[in-house]
Amino acid sequence: MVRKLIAGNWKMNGSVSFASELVGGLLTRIEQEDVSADFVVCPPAALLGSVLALTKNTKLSVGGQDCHENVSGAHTGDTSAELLKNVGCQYVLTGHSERRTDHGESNADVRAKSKAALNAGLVPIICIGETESERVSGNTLKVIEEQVVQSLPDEADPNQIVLAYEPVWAIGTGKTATPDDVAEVHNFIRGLLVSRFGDEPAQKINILYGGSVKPSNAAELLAVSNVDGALVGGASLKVEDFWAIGVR
Ligand SMILES: O=C(CO)COP(=O)(O)O
Repeated sequence: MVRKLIAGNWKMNGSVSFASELVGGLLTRIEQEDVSADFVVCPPAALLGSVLALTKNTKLSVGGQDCHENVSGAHTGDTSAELLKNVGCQYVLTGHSERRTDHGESNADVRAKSKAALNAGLVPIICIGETESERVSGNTLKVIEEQVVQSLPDEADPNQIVLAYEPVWAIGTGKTATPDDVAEVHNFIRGLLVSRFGDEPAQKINILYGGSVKPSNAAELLAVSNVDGALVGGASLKVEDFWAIGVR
């Protein structure tokens, strides 16, 4: 079993003062407790500088929320994986369902971005998950298989990738998948990874669950087999809640 990873996706939230308060609160706790999970925060791009300055030489890691597939160039408004690495990030989210929806990102785009992340020395947290209609029509595992097969780049190294299963209908809705549903999909994803990388390497890959994770349901979800952490949205914006999800 791998060490659990608790990632906070701030999405388009926060400010300089918010970042300083939240990160300050997390650092105080990380320094005082013997923590059995790794924590990472993914602030919006404009706050990366502030957060990276606060987390320098600490145990709190930082990730971007997206990266461009190219190293540099004429791509106004985008950020390359190389630059994220250069400023001090260790992770980057790729293929979050909000990027897939808001920016029309396909599995091929996610694959290219994840490849760029790996080339830059970042760990891509590759997000996958079915929509409500895909679940209702019984296509969950088919969609997950397509996303895993098509979003993972050929150069994916099992020591350097994280997967995050986020059912789209559970994001920001307060609805969570049942432990049985989560177990079914996480076991299925592990099976796909075993076929691709072999048993031992595949066991090293953290598979996170995301979608309305909060302190009241975290223990149950994190106890499910093959759930190696959480990708947290709303509850990652409150120090006590984010901390309580990862530390028990
Ligand atoms: O999208 C998510 C994390 O990436 C989940 O968001 P919520 O925890 O707010 O449902």
